[in-house]
Order: sequence, then structure tokens, then C-alpha cells
Amino acid sequence: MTGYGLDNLPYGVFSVPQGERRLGVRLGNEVVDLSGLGGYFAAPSLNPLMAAGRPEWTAAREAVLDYVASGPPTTPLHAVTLHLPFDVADYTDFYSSEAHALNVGRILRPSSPGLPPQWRHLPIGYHGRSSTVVVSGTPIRRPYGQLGAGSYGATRRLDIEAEVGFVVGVPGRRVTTGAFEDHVFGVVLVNDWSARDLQAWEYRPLGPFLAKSFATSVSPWVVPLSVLAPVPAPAQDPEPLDYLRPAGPAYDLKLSISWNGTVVSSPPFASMYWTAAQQLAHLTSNGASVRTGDLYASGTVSGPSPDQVGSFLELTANGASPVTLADGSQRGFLLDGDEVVISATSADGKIGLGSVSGIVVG
Ligand SMILES: O=C(O)/C=C/C(=O)CC(=O)CC(=O)O
Ligand SMILES: [Ca+2]
Ligand SMILES: [Mg+2]
Repeated sequence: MTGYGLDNLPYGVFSVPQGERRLGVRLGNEVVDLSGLGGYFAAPSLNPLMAAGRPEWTAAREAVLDYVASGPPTTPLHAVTLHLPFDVADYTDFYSSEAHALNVGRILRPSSPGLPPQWRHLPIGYHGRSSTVVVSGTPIRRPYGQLGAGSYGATRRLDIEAEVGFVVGVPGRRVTTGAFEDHVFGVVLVNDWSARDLQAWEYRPLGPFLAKSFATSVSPWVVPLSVLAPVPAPAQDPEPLDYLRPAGPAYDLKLSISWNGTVVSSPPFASMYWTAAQQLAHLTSNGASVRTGDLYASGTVSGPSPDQVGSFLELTANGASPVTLADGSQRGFLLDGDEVVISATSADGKIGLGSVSGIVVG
């Protein structure tokens, strides 16, 4: 199975029926149990390994490669339950796709379209709710809230946001862009479920609150940063301030969004304006600390063309131009029973990031 060979070996936490949680790596469509290796590998979460730092991450990977080469027993993926691979500490969400920021601005703020004035000067973000980060496959209950003045009920505009999440291993503050790889352990896929009617009503002036805090799904396999081949970061104008330089690595990942089995969009991660290194530098630039298990998401990944958008708000023009799925049905926003799967690979197809899925329940 391509994407999950020896050059990837993403880490996850799994259990078999009646079994305890164990650390494993994915090899093809099988799981290799690492718990017998002891040390960090005996923990039921990735946090101890993540806290240990880059030299230990490299040594751990060598130990895992040796173990996998020895032909250990494996368990088919379909026979295991996958769990949240790390204990999520704080959760932050950025807003770093220029196409997404322009599209959403046009839809939510038609009288002042374009980028907010600070957008090219700093990576805009907001603090999310880490206790509602859930693993792929967790059903997503349709949230309730204020839909406008005098109206409370279940959201009618339930949406997704396809994002890439960065998982902090080593704590730090005022982390320079050059130290990014010393602190960030790996990468997951993120779906930042969003209720657009709640959002449009509540978000000014403090930003998203209940419209996004009800659920955020992450993929179960953490792909080590070291297996992703970096590409040059996009050109930035104006030149960022010193604390945001150099930009650090960008990653050429191809995302794919499927809605009830129909691929509706293919967002390119390489098109993001701000890098993950700049996001972490900005997040800690005031002296705020990050700790082991912090998760920060890139922001919705939208490319410049209509088949590259990372949300249904953009795909369907806020529901005004419904999309037709393979079964002939039409959608503006999510209906109960709908399933969304976001998957990704490196541009050359050699590294799979797995997928993050969720079914909407009423
Ligand atoms: O432009 C806005 O007011 C809001 C935009 C979002 O909903 C996006 C958000 O969560 C950040 C992102 O994922 O890019
Ligand atoms: Ca988001
Ligand atoms: Mg969310």
C-alpha cells in the first residue's frame, strides 16, 4: 500500500477488543505494536516521546526501523480501534490561506472585501477549545446556538474546514522560526467543524467562539515532521518582521475532501502564505509558552481555484450554489447522516497522512 512504507511509519495509539491502549506505527494497512520496546513506547499516549526532543525522536525512529525490519507480528488496521494519539494541551487555529481569507471576507463582509489590514503582517489566529478535539471517526453532533436575534436552535449551516495540524513536542516560549524543528514533533490532518450561522452572528469583534468550539477532528496517525520533505516557503510581501524570519520550511501536501464518497475539492497545502514555523514563532512571540501536546492548525487550506477550496462555505457560496454529489443529491451545507473524509499525501505520493472522517448526527 503506497504512502505507508518504511519511509513513513506514522505513530498512533490503538487497542484491540478488551485490550489496553498501546503505541504503534502504521505499516501498509497493518499496525505494529511498539509497546514491547519499553521506555517511551510503553506509554498509552505519544506525550512522553513527544516531550523527549529531536535527538530522542531520531533514536526512537531508528529503534522502530530496526524492530520493523525484524518482522514483528502485525495486526490489520480493520481489527483495531484508533484513539487520540496524544493528550491535547492547548489548541490554536490560524487563518493563513490567502484564498480562504479573501473568499470568507467576500461572503461574510461583502461591504469591505479583501484581506484584513494586518493579514500580511502577522499570522492571524484564535485560541480554540482543546477538550473538544476528537479522533477521526467520532460522530459529530449538530451543535445548537443562537442563529440570529431571538432565534436558538440546531445549526442549519454546518460546515467543515480542511486543515493541517502541527503537534508540539518540546515546550518553549519565544520560539524562533529556526527552532521550529526542535519543538514540533509531527503533523496530523484537522477538520475544524464550523457552524456558519452561529459564527456570522457571534464573531464580531472577538472572533469565533461557539461556532467552532463544539468539535474539531484530528487524524489518528501523527506523521513525524522528519519524514516530510520541505519545500521553499512562498514569497511574502511585505517582508515579515525579524521575529518571523527566516520563514522556515513549507510542505507540499495534497489534500482531498470527500462528501458522502464524492471528491468535491483538492486543496494544495503548498499554497499557504504563512509557514508553521512563523505561526509558532508568532504564537509564542509575546512570551506565552507552548507545552507538550499543544496543537496548532494551519487554518483552512484553500487554493486559488474553485476546486481547491477547504470549506463548503466557499464551495457552495454560502449555500447559494449547491454541489451535486455522485448519488445525484444536492448540498449547500451538511445534512444529518452526511460523512466527510479529508485525506492527504505528500505531492509525490510517497507519504500518506491518512484521513480524518466524521459523520453528522442530529
Ligand atoms: O473570516 C472570518 O471571519 C472567519 C474565518 C474562519 O471561519 C476561518 C477560521 O476558522 C480560520 C481558518 O481556518 O482559516
Ligand atoms: Ca479553522
Ligand atoms: Mg471546530
